Amino acid sequence: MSSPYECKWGILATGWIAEMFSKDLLVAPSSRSVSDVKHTITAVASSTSASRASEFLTKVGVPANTAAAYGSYEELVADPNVSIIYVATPHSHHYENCLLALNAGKHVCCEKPFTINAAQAEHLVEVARQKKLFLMEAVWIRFFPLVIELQRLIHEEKVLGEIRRVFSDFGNPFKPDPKHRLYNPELGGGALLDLGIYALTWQMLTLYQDPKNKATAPDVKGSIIKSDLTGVDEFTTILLNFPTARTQGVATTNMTIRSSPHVVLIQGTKADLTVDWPPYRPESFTIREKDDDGKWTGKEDTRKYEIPGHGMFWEADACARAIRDGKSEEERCSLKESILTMKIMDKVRYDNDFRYPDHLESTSSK
Ligand SMILES: NC(=O)C1=CN([C@@H]2O[C@H](COP(=O)(O)OP(=O)(O)OC[C@H]3O[C@@H](n4cnc5c(N)ncnc54)[C@H](OP(=O)(O)O)[C@@H]3O)[C@@H](O)[C@H]2O)C=CC1
Ligand SMILES: O=C1OC[C@@H](O)[C@H](O)[C@H]1O
Repeated sequence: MSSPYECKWGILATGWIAEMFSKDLLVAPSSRSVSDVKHTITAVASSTSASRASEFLTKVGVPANTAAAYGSYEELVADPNVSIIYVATPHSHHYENCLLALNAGKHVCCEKPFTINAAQAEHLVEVARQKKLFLMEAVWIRFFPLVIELQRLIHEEKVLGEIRRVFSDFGNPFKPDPKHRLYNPELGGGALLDLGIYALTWQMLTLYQDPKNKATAPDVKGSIIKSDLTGVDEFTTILLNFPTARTQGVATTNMTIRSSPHVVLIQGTKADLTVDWPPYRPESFTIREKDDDGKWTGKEDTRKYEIPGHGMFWEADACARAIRDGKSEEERCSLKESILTMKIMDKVRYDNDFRYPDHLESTSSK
């Protein structure tokens, strides 16, 4: 048996998700039956200080003296020991940080949302293609075994019959605080970009990727209620009509109240499928059968999927394999779908007169 491909990660930022992701990189691949790739954290950078980067390495459990700790992102992307940069800064900084890494010749895996708007995402893709580098938005749920199996069941096995309608929601209460990244427009705050992107991803995974849809972009209408504290979107509802498949989706998000226990409802002619909370880290779903008259038969099938860690290693494995194989993108999390998702969010925001400060919406490389 050949030895596993080693993917060398540089972690850009030391906040909450950087910690979760880094801890997952250190989980033994064998615990998820993976043997073809492995992960090493070779460097981390904090824009605050090198000592914060150093403390981060200790906190996540990186073996002593195996990784460099930098006090600037510039030093991190210049490190020849790093192959791929994981960008874990607030939304406002993704575009700038990804450009920094790509321009230094590094592959990139960037936290969701990819950027502030679609124009920035398109620019990143252009730069990555020019430089022949791998680039991916870290939409981690796309790589969950639960999601892969759910898609096989509904799109290949067609256990729901014809899919007609999908409701998806991600709501979670956050204390209104103008400085918090969810409320602060300067950090790309608001429910849509942070939480709503999951509700939209479920629409992409189910209705957009339904073979009957033939990859047709949906017609989109949205409605927003803005925070009276900072003006970011506090509630957003998106209606998606898929004209080719003649199906309809409703994606909702808000940052004042938690979703109901069923966060996704996929309605088909033969059965419905509900995914249980949380929409960003799903562990179970239930299929409820209908008879030929569309009435419930009472037959239910619940499937549970254990996650041996936080669950971010599956996307990391996909990045490693793509880099090993010389690919510029990962098909389960394609750049085309990331750009389309950003375009949908742009339309909803701009139609509702919600723009971030000009310097955040800009595509000029800083
Ligand atoms: N996939 C998932 O499940 C999740 C994804 N996310 C995504 O990850 C990103 C980061 O979120 P999260 O980790 O919760 O955020 P945190 O606020 O916990 O961390 C962000 C980090 O970014 C760095 N940073 C650089 N510039 C700034 C700035 N001006 N203000 C604040 N921080 C800055 C800081 O690290 P340093 O000082 O070291 O440079 C900071 O610790 C977001 O894009 C979010 O959408 C978040 C949570 C879950
Ligand atoms: O990606 C995320 O998922 C979990 C949420 O609580 C968090 O705010 C968001 O960034």
